[in-house]
Amino acid sequence: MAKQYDVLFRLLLLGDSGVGKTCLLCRFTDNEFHPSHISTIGVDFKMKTLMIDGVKVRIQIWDTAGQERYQTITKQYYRRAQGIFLVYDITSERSFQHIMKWASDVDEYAPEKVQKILVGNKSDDGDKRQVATAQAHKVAAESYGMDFFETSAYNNHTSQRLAEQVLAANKKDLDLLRMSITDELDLAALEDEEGIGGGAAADPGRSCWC
Ligand SMILES: Nc1nc2c(ncn2[C@@H]2O[C@H](COP(=O)(O)OP(=O)(O)OP(=O)(O)O)[C@@H](O)[C@H]2O)c(=O)[nH]1
Repeated sequence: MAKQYDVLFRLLLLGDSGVGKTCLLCRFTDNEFHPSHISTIGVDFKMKTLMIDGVKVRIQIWDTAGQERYQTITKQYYRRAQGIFLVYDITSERSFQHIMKWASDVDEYAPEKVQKILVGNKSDDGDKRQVATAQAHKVAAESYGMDFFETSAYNNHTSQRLAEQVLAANKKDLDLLRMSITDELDLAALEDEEGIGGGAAADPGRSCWC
């Protein structure tokens, strides 16, 4: 049976209720947008598999409830993440101010080397903007040392951007994995030629940074 994936990335979406975490997830995995706000209860997740330079990358994204009352549950998911998207709504100054609290929770509960990315969602709604792009850029770089980008789950700029950020952040690990897969294939070919190993290609196995 074909291997389902070579590498698994576990990502987490955090941020206030209503900033658009579920919509970002639906856009990323199913290319859909839901105009209504149905608050997430606890946590939910979806997966997407991408083929990148010969590596089958499975991205598992966990969507967390922004509501305060679920935070005891959601914090339990921080420690298994390789990447965390801290999401605010560009039309809500309040959601941006709360990033400070989300970031401090991440520092407390997530692994030290987790990749953190600040995301300003609803960029399609520029008329109602309350958070300037330059301001968010500055705060991301100077206060949190995070990458930053603006996006819109509504107008479909999300998928590509999320994937690019994740892959860029994990490029070193991906490169290593790609090299090890190539090495193992080379070794299998050599074994074939030398009559060792009964002609079966080595199974490169499954790598997971969890
Ligand atoms: N204009 C616009 N509206 C958006 C965008 N993303 C989400 N919304 C709307 O914002 C509302 C909240 O979106 P959700 O994705 O449910 O928010 P959430 O962050 O998951 O909320 P909780 O589950 O309560 O934490 C919905 O009415 C969405 O349609 C966007 O990019 N642009």
